[in-house]
Amino acid sequence: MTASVIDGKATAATIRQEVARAVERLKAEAGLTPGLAVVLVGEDPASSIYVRNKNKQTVEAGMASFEHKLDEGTSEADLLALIDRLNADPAVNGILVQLPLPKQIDSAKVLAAIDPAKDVDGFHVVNAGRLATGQDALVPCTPLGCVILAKQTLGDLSGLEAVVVGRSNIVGKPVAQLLLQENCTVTIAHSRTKDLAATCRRADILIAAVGRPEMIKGDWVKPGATVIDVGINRIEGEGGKGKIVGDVAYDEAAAVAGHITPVPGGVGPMTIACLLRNTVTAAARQNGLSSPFAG
Ligand SMILES: Nc1nc2c(c(=O)[nH]1)N[C@@H](CN(C=O)c1ccc(C(=O)N[C@@H](CCC(=O)O)C(=O)O)cc1)CN2
Ligand SMILES: [Mg+2]
Repeated sequence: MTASVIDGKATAATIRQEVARAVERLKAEAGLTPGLAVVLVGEDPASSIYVRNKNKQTVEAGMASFEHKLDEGTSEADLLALIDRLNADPAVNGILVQLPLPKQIDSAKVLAAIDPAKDVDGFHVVNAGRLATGQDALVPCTPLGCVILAKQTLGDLSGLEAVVVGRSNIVGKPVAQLLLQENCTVTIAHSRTKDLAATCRRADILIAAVGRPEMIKGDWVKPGATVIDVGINRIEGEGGKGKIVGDVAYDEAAAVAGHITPVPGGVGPMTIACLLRNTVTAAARQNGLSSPFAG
């Protein structure tokens, strides 16, 4: 069997078009232009590219983009003061602090300072709690992207066995909550799971979010399964050139799976598309309207 490739780049482009149409309607019907503030501390090269892409795609979707670039040595107090100002600014509907932050700053403290109504990353404990209890929440972007791709590929997910490898607060746990909402039987596996290979082999939907290059092997995949790879690992390729690989050994897994996301071009592009979606949802809800997006 050779898996069919799930094209996250194409789906992300479709979502961005839906976002642009929703923005047009909000402008015409409610006189509202959603605004996103993105905060970058330091000059990490990958983070700088992600922030540049976020700003570009925000503007392309017809929204207002506010970019805040702070020095690597910025104090926690100064960052918290900026967040206070953004919380109070009515032109800002969404606030995102790019992670990782430099070591002098406590990320948990910073994420807790963001107004949950503007928390378009969905990392605030209020949004995590709302997601876990089935209330309207702002849902973390990468997990949302994974589940959109799974539903697009498989249709109704009800009753399927989903195995999530990785238990982080920003991917593993929220993606498990979303799959549970879709009526999957969900297992969260991690470094202490006794027989990880056998656990993965049970999965109709296998989500890899461990951050270890090519850790999940082809013989860990059930024939015909849908494999969604969240990993973005930079490794040395042939001739000393850098390349990006996922958490799944792609060629081996693609020989067994029914459907698989590539890296790059799978889950990655969905992250920013879902961020734009969340910004529109946040703007609508802050103005007493419901989210224009289904699901
Ligand atoms: N505050 C946040 N920080 C971080 C998040 C996040 O969701 N919120 N996620 C990642 C980085 N990230 C967005 O911020 C992100 C990662 C990857 C991609 C993407 O499009 N990846 C491409 C490959 C890009 C490349 O060549 O490097 C792909 O997979 O095709 C977009 C956004 C950590 N920080
Ligand atoms: Mg992410």
